Amino acid sequence: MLPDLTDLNTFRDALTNARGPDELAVQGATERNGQLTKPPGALGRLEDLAIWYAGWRGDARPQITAPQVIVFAGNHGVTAQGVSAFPPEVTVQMVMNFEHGGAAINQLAKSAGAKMNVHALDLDRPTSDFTQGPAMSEDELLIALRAGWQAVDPQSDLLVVGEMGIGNTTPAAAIACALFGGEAADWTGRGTGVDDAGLANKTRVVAEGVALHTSDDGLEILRCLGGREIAAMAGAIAAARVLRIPVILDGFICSAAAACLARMSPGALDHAVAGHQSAEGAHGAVLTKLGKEPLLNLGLRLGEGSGGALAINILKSAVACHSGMATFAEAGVSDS
Ligand SMILES: Cc1cc2ncn([C@H]3O[C@H](COP(=O)(O)O)[C@@H](O)[C@H]3O)c2cc1C
Ligand SMILES: O=C(O)c1cccnc1
Repeated sequence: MLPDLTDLNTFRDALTNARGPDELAVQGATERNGQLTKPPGALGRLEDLAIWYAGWRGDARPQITAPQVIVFAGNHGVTAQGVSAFPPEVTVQMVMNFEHGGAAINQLAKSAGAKMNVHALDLDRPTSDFTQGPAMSEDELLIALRAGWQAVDPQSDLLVVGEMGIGNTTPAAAIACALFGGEAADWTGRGTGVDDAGLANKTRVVAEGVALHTSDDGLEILRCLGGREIAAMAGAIAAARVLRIPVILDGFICSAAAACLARMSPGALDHAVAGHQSAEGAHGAVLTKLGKEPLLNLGLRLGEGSGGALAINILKSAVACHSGMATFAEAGVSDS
C-alpha cells in the first residue's frame, strides 16, 4: 500500500495523490449518529470526531483497538548557538529513558492502551546549524522522511507522533515563521525554559535562519530549517494519510512538522486532529493557521507525543459512544 520512498518526488506525489475519506462511511456514520439514544448534538464534538474517524477508517461503526505512538529523536547543530536551557546530551539520555519505560510518554501511551516505538535518528551526527547553511542535505532529508514513513504500522488504527531533540523548539519556530510570515519573535518561545536573555538570543537565531532560507515549498523549508526527528514526524504523518490512519497531533514541534505537509498539499492534514494546545507561546497561532481546534489545553509543554497520547482516550471515548450506543429503535426509547 505504501510506495517505497526512493526520492523526494515520490514523497510529494504520494502525499498529493492520497485519497480522501470514504464518503459512504461518513454518510453511514452520520445516519447512525442521528439514531443514537441522546438528544441531537448532545455529545458535542465527540459526534464530529466519531464521524470523522469513521470516514478515514472506511467503517460507519468503527472501533479503536490498535493505537500507535512513535517517538522520533534527533540532534540539532543549532544548539551551538545556546538556544536551549538543557545540553544536547539529554536527547540520547532521554532515548534510554524511553527505552526503559521511565518517561512521561511511556506512562501516557500505556494509559491510552497504545503501543509505543522509539526511533533515534543519527544522534551522534547533529544536523547543521541553520544559521550557517541548510540543516540537512536532500539525502539526509529523504532518509529522515523515510524513517518516519516506514515506522508507521499499517495495522494500527490511530497514530500519535512525538519527538525528543534538545533545541528543537528553535527549528519549529523557524519553520512556522518561514511558512506563515511575521516576525521571528511572534513564533519564538521559551521551550525548556530559557530566560529573557536566552529568548532574545533564540529569537535572533530564528530570524537569521529564516532570512537565510526563504522558500515557498514546505519540503524545502523542512530541509533547511527542520531536523531529522521533525522530518520523520512529517514522514509518518504523510504515511498515515496514504494508509488512511487517523492522526492526533501533539504540540508545537509536531505541528510545525505537520504544517510543512499542509503547505505541500492543502488536504494533507485532513486525517489529523490537534490533540492539545501546548503552553509554548506560538502553538495556538500555528493551530489557527492549520484550522485545527485543539481537544485539550492543559498547559503541557513537554512534547514526546504527550498531548497527542492524552487525547487518544477522548477519541476512543467518542468512537465507543458512536459504535456502542443503542439506537432509539433498539432501546425502545421514544425519539420525539
Ligand atoms: C529532560 C527533558 C525531557 C524532555 N522531553 C521532551 N522535551 C522537549 O524539550 C525539547 C525542546 O525544548 P528546547 O528547544 O528548549 O530544547 C525537546 O527535546 C522536546 O521534546 C524534553 C526536554 C528535557 C530537558
Ligand atoms: O509544544 C511542545 O511540543 C513543546 C514545548 C516545549 C518544549 N518541548 C515541546
